[in-house]
Amino acid sequence: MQWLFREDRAAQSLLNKLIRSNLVDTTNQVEVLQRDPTSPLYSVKSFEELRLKPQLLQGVYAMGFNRPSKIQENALPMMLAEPPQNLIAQSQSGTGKTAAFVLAMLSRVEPGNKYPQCLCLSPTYELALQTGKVIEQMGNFYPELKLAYAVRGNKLERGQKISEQIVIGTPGTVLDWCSKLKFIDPKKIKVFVLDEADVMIATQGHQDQSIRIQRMLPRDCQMLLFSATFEDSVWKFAQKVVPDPNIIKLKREEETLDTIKQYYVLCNNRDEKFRALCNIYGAITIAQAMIFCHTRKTAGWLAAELSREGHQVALLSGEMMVEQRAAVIERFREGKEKVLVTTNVCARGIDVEQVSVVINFDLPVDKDGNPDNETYLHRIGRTGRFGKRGLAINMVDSKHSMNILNRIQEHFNKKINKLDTDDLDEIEKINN
Ligand SMILES: Nc1ncnc2c1ncn2[C@@H]1O[C@H](COP(=O)(O)OP(=O)(O)OP(=O)(O)O)[C@@H](O)[C@H]1O
Repeated sequence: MQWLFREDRAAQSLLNKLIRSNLVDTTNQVEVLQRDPTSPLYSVKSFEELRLKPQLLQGVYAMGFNRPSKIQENALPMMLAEPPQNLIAQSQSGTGKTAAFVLAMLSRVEPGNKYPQCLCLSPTYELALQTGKVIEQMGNFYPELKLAYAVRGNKLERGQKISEQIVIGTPGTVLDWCSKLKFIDPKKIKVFVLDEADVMIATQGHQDQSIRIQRMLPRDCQMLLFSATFEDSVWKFAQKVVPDPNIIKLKREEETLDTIKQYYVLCNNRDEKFRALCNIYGAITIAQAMIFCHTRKTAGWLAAELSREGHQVALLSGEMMVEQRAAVIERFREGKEKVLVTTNVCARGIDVEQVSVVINFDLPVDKDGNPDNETYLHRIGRTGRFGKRGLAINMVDSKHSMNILNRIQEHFNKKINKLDTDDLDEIEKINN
């Protein structure tokens, strides 16, 4: 993950939000570490148990939420407890973190007080807008509650004071609004949320700005930090900005290669790889496939060649705007195209359940040219989801890439069989 550029992390996160239509369901257990281990630990199975204000409960149901997600079950009672408690929570993207802290902010606000009481930091302008949308939706039946966006371009007159009760923004602008411009009185903030902490610290300057903002807040302000991942650096940052925290972790669903048939095809060059790919397509019925290339250039070339052969191809490429990428993925999901050609950077973390075949047109390597096992698992692990059998085909075109493949086999202790794409009978067999 480290080699991803920081813009990619923010873009990836936004992309996931734009294309996500449901909660990511997980069967994994939640790990809870309480600040005070003697206090009773409780979780809720329904939103009613939380005794939310009726307007909020209405908002929650209007969004189609029937019951709390796994992370919400544990996080919500902690966040809503009296006196307020601090929380550091980690769970994979799509598990309901945003909805959880939005509910916490909305519950704590006193709408009669016309000044900012909740402050939420997002790593980018776009992510701030996305979270803002959730606040607006959930607060839909709470008309007296207002939201301000502290993001670039949102210019206020000097000397002005903000009357909105919730402020969401990026660290730079929020810092200016709290200190230099004094639009916000940080001493009146009751809830401070740091969203997407992992993306935040990957962005230059954000970490320091967040810490400076946090220092201006009152001691009894409730601090909440959320992250999809918990590398050491995130963890260190989290501890710096959230004193005496409760901690909740939800492990990612383990991906496995057990239900996936893996093959490799030996070729001499790019054109041969393309021919082999066409042979595979000629021999087996593929519902939908994702094809990964190492560079944008190869991805573009391959998409054009496949279209020329009559395939309906979608191309997901790095130079596209995030919204364009989301549109491409949406179309692919709907089955409008059967093949999605992409580079890794674009497609990391994107789930398309109906993909039955993954083709590594180029094997995944890190920036030093070593096998990127994590990405390999991520790419093809998806095909075997939900007990369905999947098929992964790796294209090998040099001694070097054979070496990479061998190291991948060793890493997973799994044999990847050779496939002869000139032998159509053999290809047919792999699909059964
Ligand atoms: N209790 C719930 N019941 C049904 N759907 C929910 C529930 N909570 C959240 N969702 C929906 O699930 C999706 C993912 O939720 P959310 O955006 O809160 O996840 P997240 O963990 O914050 O993801 P990210 O890490 O990307 O911010 C959203 O479409 C949201 O509306």
